[in-house]
Amino acid sequence: MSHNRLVGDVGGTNARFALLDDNNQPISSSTSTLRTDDFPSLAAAVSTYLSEHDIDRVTAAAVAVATPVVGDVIKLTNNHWSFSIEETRKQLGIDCMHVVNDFTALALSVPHLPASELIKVGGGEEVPNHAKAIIGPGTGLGVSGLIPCNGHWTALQGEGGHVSLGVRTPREFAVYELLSHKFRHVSAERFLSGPGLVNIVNALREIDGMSPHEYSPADVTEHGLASEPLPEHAACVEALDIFCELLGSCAGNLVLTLGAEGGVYIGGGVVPRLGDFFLQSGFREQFEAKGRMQHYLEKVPSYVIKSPYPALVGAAQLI
Ligand SMILES: Nc1ncnc2c1ncn2[C@@H]1O[C@H](COP(=O)(O)OP(=O)(O)OP(=O)(O)O)[C@@H](O)[C@H]1O
Repeated sequence: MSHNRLVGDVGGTNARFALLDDNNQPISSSTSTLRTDDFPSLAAAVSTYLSEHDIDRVTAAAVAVATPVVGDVIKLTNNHWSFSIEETRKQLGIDCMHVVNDFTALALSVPHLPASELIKVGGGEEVPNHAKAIIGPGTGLGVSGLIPCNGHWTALQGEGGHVSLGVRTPREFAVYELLSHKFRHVSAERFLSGPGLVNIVNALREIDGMSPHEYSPADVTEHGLASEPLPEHAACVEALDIFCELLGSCAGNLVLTLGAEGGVYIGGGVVPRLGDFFLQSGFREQFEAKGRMQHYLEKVPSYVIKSPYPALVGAAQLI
């Protein structure tokens, strides 16, 4: 078994690495998660990872990054890392190094994920060899699409988390209006991400005459998912409802835009943490609620990805 190819997934907070086996699968015992804050650069984190695994060097690497990939210089959106792909490749002595957007890698993983790692939400059946939509709230909102092309899949590389969002109810409009005073552009990500949950809660509290509260995204889910939520945390429950419904609406928009009759796949760190709440939420109803196109969306299946490291599986498709 050769252990000389590396895959990575660099997010806002964590960098995950693994080595590939001969079948191009990440070796689970080789998977490590390092905190980006603990390292000055990608090269430093990779060097530490390799020395911890007693590896001198790898010949090939594919790294997924939570930022647009344009040209040679990569600047991570939600942490301090900035690097030249070519300099990093030379520094680490790698023959061939690929860097892609993390949701492009996630999209490439979708055909390789076992059914046991997908949770179906609502009805619909996948039409084989049709486009698939990928969306996922994490530190930001990642979006991609997987397009069939001459017997292969092509993954889109876009910035769909920054599109505008369609709000629907009076409460959503009120939250949107408050956020529009704070942000120049109230993108989908301002609602549909971990920090987005906090934006929604604090806007709801302000609308209801309450002071802001120092919630983290994890606090919002903890209070919102409590079996008997306390009245002072009522905004957390409402924020989770709004979050799920807007995610449904946004996912429906993406499916309509891509013609994604192959289904929509929900990744990122937030939704899997909502558990059954998400399955019972208004996600699916708002996903389908597209007027004359409801019949089209009813047939499109939606899945939550619960794989531990799907972007590593996707990055592996590149080498
Ligand atoms: N229990 C939780 N409920 C809701 N959100 C959470 C919870 N725990 C963490 N989060 C939020 O999830 C987001 C991280 O998601 P994800 O793991 O997809 O991010 P990433 O940017 O890809 O990678 P990284 O893990 O490096 O941040 C952060 O905003 C974090 O605050």
